[in-house]
Amino acid sequence: MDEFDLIKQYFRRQHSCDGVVVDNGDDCAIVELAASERLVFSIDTMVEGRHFLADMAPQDLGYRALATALSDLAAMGAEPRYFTLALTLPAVDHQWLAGFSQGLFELAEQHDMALLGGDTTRGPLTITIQVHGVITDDAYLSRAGAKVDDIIAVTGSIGDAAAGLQLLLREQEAADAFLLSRFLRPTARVAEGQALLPYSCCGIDISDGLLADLGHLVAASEVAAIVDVNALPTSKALGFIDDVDERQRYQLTGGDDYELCVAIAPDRWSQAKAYFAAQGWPLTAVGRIVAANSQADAISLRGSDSEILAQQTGFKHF
Ligand SMILES: Nc1ncnc2c1ncn2[C@@H]1O[C@H](COP(=O)(O)OP(=O)(O)O)[C@@H](O)[C@H]1O
Ligand SMILES: Cc1ncc(C[n+]2csc(CCOP(=O)(O)OP(=O)(O)O)c2C)c(N)n1
Ligand SMILES: [Mg+2]
Repeated sequence: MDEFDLIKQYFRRQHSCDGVVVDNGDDCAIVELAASERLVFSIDTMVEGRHFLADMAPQDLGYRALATALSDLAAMGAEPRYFTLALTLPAVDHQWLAGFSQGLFELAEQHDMALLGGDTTRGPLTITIQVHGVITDDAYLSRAGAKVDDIIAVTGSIGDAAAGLQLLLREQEAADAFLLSRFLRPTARVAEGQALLPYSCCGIDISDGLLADLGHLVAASEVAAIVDVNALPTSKALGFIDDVDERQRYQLTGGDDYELCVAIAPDRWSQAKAYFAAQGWPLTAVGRIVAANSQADAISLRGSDSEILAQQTGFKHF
């Protein structure tokens, strides 16, 4: 099977996405946008051994690759539309390709996203996905725009994925299924990101860890933050970890959660909280934005006596 047959068999799918002028299969894809729409796009790569373990099930890998890329659209409050896929494979393995494309399209269909193109090459397993979405007019969340006194809020729970990865690395037999699934199949908070638009203009997704990603948000907003470690949203499964330092390390520096962290003005907070509660979506206040002070850390922690935590940032490639 050559690469063109491979693409046809696994990656060319019927879709019902509106606005596609030229679909997958030409030199480029072309899509139409309405006058009020703005294109929002972002690209992310996943490399074996660095983002995922070599024995990861291909279904989970396909799902996870799209979820982590999609999370950046969620973090802007954008509506997902299309994606492209650059796949580097060591060999043609039909079982692997069937599983990978199944997981990939399972998530794509949940969000009505169409795969409009890509690239297929031979080499060490590497998955790159570019996602395209839209915002209407100028409603979006950016890393800049947090103001002093804003409440810092986090969706879902954090620390689960890092704990899940540790379980995989330790190859524990009776590993907690919830923690594993938080690492293997993260949820991009797409609906939550869009729902936050009336209440916030400032947010980021937590890929590298709360301290690191909130650090990007406060730097872009030219402010600082205080985080209450005891307020961090903690799943029941993570709560079973007795070692408080270990748990807090996962929550503050672990990464891989793909929850959203947003800044919300105090006078909008109760409305935002009520809206999320009505949807059954957790949204937890974890701290406050304060003025930047060149003498102090950009993020200070309350409720933790562990100094190591404050010094550790999130995941860094270099
Ligand atoms: N090789 C690159 N060339 C140009 N811009 C890049 C490159 N790598 C990262 N960026 C940009 O730098 C910023 C930070 O990247 P990253 O940490 O990967 O963001 P995210 O966590 O949202 O994926 C983003 O705006 C991204 O588009
Ligand atoms: C095998 C393995 N080891 C370690 C990690 C932890 N890890 C790797 S990359 C990463 C951060 C997210 O990846 P990055 O490429 O920085 O994504 P971006 O910030 O661009 O969204 C984390 C927490 C992992 N996911 N898998
Ligand atoms: Mg990135």
